[in-house]
Amino acid sequence: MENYGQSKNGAEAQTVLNCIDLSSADIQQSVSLLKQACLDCGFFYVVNHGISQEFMEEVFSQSKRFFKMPLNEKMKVLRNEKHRGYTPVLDELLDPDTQVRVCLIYFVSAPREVAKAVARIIALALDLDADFFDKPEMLGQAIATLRLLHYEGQISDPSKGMYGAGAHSDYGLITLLATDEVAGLQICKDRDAKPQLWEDVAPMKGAFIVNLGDMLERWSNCIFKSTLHRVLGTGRERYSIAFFVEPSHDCLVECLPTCKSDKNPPKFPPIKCETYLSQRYKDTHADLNMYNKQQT
Ligand SMILES: O=C(O)CCC(=O)C(=O)O
Ligand SMILES: [Fe+2]
Repeated sequence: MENYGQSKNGAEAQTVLNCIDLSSADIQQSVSLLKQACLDCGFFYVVNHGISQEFMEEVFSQSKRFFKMPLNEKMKVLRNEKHRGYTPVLDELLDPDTQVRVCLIYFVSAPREVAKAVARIIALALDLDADFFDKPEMLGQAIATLRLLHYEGQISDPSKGMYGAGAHSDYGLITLLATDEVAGLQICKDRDAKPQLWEDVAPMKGAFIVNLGDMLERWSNCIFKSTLHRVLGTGRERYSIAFFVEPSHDCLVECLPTCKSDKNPPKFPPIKCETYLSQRYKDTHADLNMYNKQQT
């Protein structure tokens, strides 16, 4: 992609992501597109995933209902020690009222199937058996976390450290992201570059934007990428829904057999998924006591 110079929102270019069509009969083409994306930046679109547009719109409208509730109502479902519930600032939710909850329970099981379908293509792209991640200790009993996000419409200013969501990589296996039509997501393919080059990822109606998490980067011995991303506010209110997928907590994340050789030995020791995740949560989440103190 050509560099057109720094744009107003701090992005230097628009990135073009590969698009994986889950209804395609040409599995070789899907594997090749996905592999190229995972080696390059770990971000791609997934279309024809089997979740209807109507249903996605319903989840978005329930999300809007929740965020429009007064703060004191939202604080009643404040995030608990298991990281479930409302998080002020980087809003996170579950469970505000029955209607929303019913909607979310359905939503959670549907993307889980999409994640498994994507994981089969990832396995093939890593020269593993297609069902490698289907094992019970892996995605057979996947842990799925849904995060409803609301950006209130401020304009970000990276030069002042103001963002919708600051630069981060996701730490699980994969993330499925549904967004409304408002732009804002950016990726940085080389986190060590100085200066960093941020590229816009365009929203795509009906698609999930899928990205690989740090756990998969570690599992693949850094062959597949977990890429830094952030959200910049453009002045327009924005809603998105992130669905984070992790293997069962007993799963041992150990360099994949096809990702190591004498010349390229494992870069990390094996680690239990649970140990890895709890460390990452601790590193990246504010202490809950902070909110409790503010409430009293
Ligand atoms: O809202 C978005 O577009 C991205 C959200 C995100 O990256 C996250 O929640 O990890
Ligand atoms: Fe993220």
